[in-house]
Amino acid sequence: MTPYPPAEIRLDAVRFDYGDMHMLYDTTIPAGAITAIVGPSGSGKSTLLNLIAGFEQPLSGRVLIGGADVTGLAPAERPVSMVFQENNLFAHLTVEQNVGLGRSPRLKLDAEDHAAIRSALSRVGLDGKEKRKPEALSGGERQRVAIARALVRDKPVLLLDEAFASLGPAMRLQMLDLILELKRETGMTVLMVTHTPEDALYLDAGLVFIENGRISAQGPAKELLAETGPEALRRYIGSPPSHSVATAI
Ligand SMILES: Nc1ncnc2c1ncn2[C@@H]1O[C@H](COP(=O)(O)OP(=O)(O)OP(=O)(O)O)[C@@H](O)[C@H]1O
Repeated sequence: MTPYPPAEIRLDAVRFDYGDMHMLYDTTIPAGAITAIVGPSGSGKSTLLNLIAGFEQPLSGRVLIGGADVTGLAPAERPVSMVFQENNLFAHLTVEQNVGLGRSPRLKLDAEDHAAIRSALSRVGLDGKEKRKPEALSGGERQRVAIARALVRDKPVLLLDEAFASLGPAMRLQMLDLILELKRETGMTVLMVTHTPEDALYLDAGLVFIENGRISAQGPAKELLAETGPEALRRYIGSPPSHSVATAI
């Protein structure tokens, strides 16, 4: 895969409300790195991703990706792919068609598209399963199809919203390794919501800690998750996370 141009994500005083839940994000997510978002349930993690992807529009403020103002652009026009925890696939379409949607929403695919689809499916270890329907796949395989669809979109920013939360420990590790490889090969910017802070240590990622619609801490995961890290983050985690995901599972 060819390297992407650096895509820093900047949220410039972005405000968003859900009823009496007021969110305000002002931060820079570095280009070509993996950043994990952690925080209590309902604190605004998914909303942050949705604002970047364009599924939600800020009340005020700007979203910039790679220096370009994307506020107001539709999700399809942004240089972003997003993978959700579940329901990423259409049940009536085959694996290759589900991936093909990443190239063409109406599945008008040419030879180059088919080559990209084959290559992405091979990349995520799904050779030979192209003609299956999602019902004939395991949960991990379905998430790999979703990752393959993100790959054929060929966008420099990958947003993962608890994408691996429903997977078993071994499959989760494989997925984290795949994300690491992709980041190294392409320089893509990865922003992932996770309820497993150990993932951020395993990936040597940056960490964003969200509380009540605000970013209350941001920095290298290994610093923030150390015993000297912020008190609120330690309270949220409960006990110090292991420095190796493999020993934590
Ligand atoms: N469509 C919606 N309509 C109204 N309120 C919503 C909507 N979506 C989210 N909220 C509220 O906005 C707040 C932030 O939600 P969000 O999904 O971003 O939190 P989260 O940190 O991702 O939570 P979780 O870890 O439980 O997935 C929550 O209080 C939630 O109840």
